[in-house]
Amino acid sequence: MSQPRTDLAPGRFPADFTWGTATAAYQIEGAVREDGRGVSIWDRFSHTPGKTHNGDTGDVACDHYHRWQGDIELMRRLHVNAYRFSIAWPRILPEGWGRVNPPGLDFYDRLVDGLLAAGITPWVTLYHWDLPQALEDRGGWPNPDTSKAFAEYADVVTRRLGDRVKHWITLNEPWVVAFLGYFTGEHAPGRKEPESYLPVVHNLLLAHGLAVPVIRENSRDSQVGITLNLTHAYPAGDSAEDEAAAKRLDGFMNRWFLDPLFTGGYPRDMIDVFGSWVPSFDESDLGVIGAPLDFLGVNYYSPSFVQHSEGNPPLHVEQVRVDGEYTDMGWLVYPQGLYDLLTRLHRDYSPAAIVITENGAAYPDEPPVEGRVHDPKRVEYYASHLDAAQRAIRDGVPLRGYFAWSLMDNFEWAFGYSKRFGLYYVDYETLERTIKDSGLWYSRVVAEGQLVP
Ligand SMILES: OC[C@H]1NNC[C@@H](O)[C@@H]1O
Ligand SMILES: [Ca+2]
Repeated sequence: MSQPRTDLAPGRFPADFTWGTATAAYQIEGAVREDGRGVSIWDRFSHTPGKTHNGDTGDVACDHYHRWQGDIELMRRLHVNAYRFSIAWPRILPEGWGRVNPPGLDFYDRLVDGLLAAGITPWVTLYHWDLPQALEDRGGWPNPDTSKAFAEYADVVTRRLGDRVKHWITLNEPWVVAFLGYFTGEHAPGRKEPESYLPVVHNLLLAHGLAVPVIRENSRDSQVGITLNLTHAYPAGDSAEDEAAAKRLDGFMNRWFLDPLFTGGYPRDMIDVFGSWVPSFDESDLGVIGAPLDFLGVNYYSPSFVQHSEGNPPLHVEQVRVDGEYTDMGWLVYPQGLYDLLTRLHRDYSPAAIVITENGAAYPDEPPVEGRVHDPKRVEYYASHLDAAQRAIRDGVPLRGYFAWSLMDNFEWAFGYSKRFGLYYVDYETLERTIKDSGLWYSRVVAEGQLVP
């Protein structure tokens, strides 16, 4: 069990803490038709009129595919010792399975070697939403064959990179993939099929579980985990109804994923809430899904304040907008939510380790003036959330690392390029990267291993 770190002075992090920054393939790479890359559901979706802000697509994005060496220099300037990125499944298996595309593997091979040469540890996310369109055409995530195809993809990638990459994240945010992709249709593939939501969740978790042993076989002595977007649900009022509503939202957003991954099955109370939506599946699936993990990746941005609702079946909850600071995404700035989430995870699920695989904020940054981008609100967001993380470590949470989202401004999905999360500002005309004040600040925190003014 992890012990309280009362030896740590306020604001100071453990000497062996992983300090990183994070990105994802479709959001930064561009070069969508280069070197044999296949089509992904995000290529199809972003090119569908009306789906993304301004009709923005990832066709060019930050052109990281051609600028990756310079981007490694940006990371070195931040002094980070780790970098979390995702591999584009369609670069590796253009049809989703079967035929391997060697130039796709070669790109990531060179990137990994470049990172290692720079003293930066690669953390690889296998799935960050860019499903090959060919698999979507065969049913997509509602089709359990997709889970098997994912394990095949994991095998191809880890056979090639598993000797040098020792930190693997199977999926990024399965809740977002399933709920926005197949329930609301806000994300690719843009399907509005409520009855598909829980089967998609199940097949994503199954994909994860099938991939874990494959990764361990091909990448000996590696750390394997999954990244979940998690919130902390607070009752908006002190009524029993609001308490129960917060518990249902917690079940919907958090426990429906954490329980099968860490406790062997879906949460009973939510099975009753979801009723006929719960798919039938082989009990043996739960043993696959519950494969032991070395860490839990947590993406935290904001908490939820929840009240009971007579409407909105079957959850009967609604989120309440409380007073406070909000980011450009309309997300409440509430660092105590990170502390409460981390301590809850440690108490209720006791993962071997926790890694914050994403935390950060979007603000409407102005273009650089004399090479500077002043983003005091983003500095404040990072400072307050890192302070919350440090307090959690002091209180015994086995938090081993932190990845700032994001290295640079990039394609923010349906918001296109209208939301800027980067520690570096990207001019989308010239693709020039300019470090923001938050990047300068973060580089000092990382170099000193403690919060700085
Ligand atoms: O919305 C900010 C980030 N959230 N998690 C997944 C990432 O792909 C997003 O850019
Ligand atoms: Ca092998």
